[in-house]
Amino acid sequence: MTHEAWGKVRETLAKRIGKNNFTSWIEPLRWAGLRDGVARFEVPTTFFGDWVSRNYSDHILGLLNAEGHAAGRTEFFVPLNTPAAAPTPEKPARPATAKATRARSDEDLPGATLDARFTFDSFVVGKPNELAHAAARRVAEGGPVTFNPLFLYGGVGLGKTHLMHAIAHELQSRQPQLRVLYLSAEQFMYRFVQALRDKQIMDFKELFRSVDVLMVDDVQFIAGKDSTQEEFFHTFNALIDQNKQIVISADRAPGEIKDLEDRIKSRLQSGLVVDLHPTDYELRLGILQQKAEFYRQQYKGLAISTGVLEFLAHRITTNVRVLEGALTRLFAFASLVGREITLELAQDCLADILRASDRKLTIEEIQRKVAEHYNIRLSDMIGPKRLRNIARPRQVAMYFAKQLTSRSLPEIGRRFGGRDHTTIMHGVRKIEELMTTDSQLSDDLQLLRRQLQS
Ligand SMILES: Nc1ncnc2c1ncn2[C@@H]1O[C@H](COP(=O)(O)OP(=O)(O)OP(=O)(O)O)[C@@H](O)[C@H]1O
Repeated sequence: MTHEAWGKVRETLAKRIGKNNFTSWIEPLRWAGLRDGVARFEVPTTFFGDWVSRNYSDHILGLLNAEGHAAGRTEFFVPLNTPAAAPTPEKPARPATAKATRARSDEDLPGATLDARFTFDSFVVGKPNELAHAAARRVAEGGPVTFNPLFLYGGVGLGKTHLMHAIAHELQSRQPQLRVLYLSAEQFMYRFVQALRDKQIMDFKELFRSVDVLMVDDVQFIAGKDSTQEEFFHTFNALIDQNKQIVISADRAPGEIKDLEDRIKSRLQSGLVVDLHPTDYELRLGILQQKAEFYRQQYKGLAISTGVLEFLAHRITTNVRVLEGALTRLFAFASLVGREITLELAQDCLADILRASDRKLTIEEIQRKVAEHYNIRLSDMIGPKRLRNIARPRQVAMYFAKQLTSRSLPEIGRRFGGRDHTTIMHGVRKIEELMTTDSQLSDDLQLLRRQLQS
């Protein structure tokens, strides 16, 4: 592949990821050729390469393939004789071009780049995140400050950063004069340590107190780091006193962050605390549909059926990042080998992700869920009652135990009050038979399956 082709990919990337990100991360890459499906790039530092690999590899691969260049992997390397060494712990390498969140005259704002893709438009709303989304929207309207701070928390990859960037984008487009500063708690610490070292702590304080909106991502990072916490506390108070909006995110609720000073915990709890719940099936499917549409355009019509999307939504329950990664890989792979995206291809190409996502569902969980659904007692699952309204749910639980766990029939029998394996087999067959004729049962099974697999 020639430099020109890479040039085209770069152009598309520039439009897609925004100017700041492009300047920071893509411009410094030097194209080193494509061989045996590996796209190679020279990078200034190992840190830089790792970052680009983690954040833009899929993007780059997708575009290369869409341009007709079969690339399955990227490789980033620091050329020999380049003095730029890997970052040392005292001085973490920050790309020199990482800029403020705003283009205006805020070259002095030490923020992180915003991802152009993380907007409200691209955020899919479902039950697990509707409250967080509504709160983020409210803050993004930029009206009078009603809750301060807004504290968003939730597990890995559930959309905290996405929502924070969306707030920043929205505020900047509504009120370009606002000084909006988004950065990670790690960057906050880094800046603070740097200011201490360079004896510029007054500048640091002034700078952070001069913003209109401060957004700090992954605040749990400063736990246990005493002087950074102290400084954070003062910055926080100064801004709250001036009625400036603060948005904070963390991987857990304020009260649960270990080694965080109590006074900070209580400050963080003083506004609105909302959590992003783990995704449910519907939300995962919604996200997949949205991303699939994007890829369909990227890959010029390469289609993916609803069945495959449903399969992925059922099976990949860990987090949205993994879900997205799976879809990206699937499209890149299908286009690379020139095949349609079928269920088989998905199972093949995503075997490792599917294995890792296999949640260890226990027979007890199945029994509990099924008992709840049919409103019978858990003890009836293992008891001797033969009444239809007890026996049928018990068979449903046996069916799921066989379908959704790797337990053998005798093992399942033992968990159902020491029943024989032939009884289990009979139960499973009965349900398989009935589900084709009894639509109520078939609906029940569908609903239960979703609940058990989400
Ligand atoms: N509801 C959603 N709609 C669309 N995309 C989503 C949604 N939730 C998460 N994502 C996507 O999932 C990926 C991970 O989300 P994000 O980085 O915001 O997670 P996070 O909660 O900040 O995780 P971490 O704690 O690891 O930083 C992003 O690419 C984001 O766009």
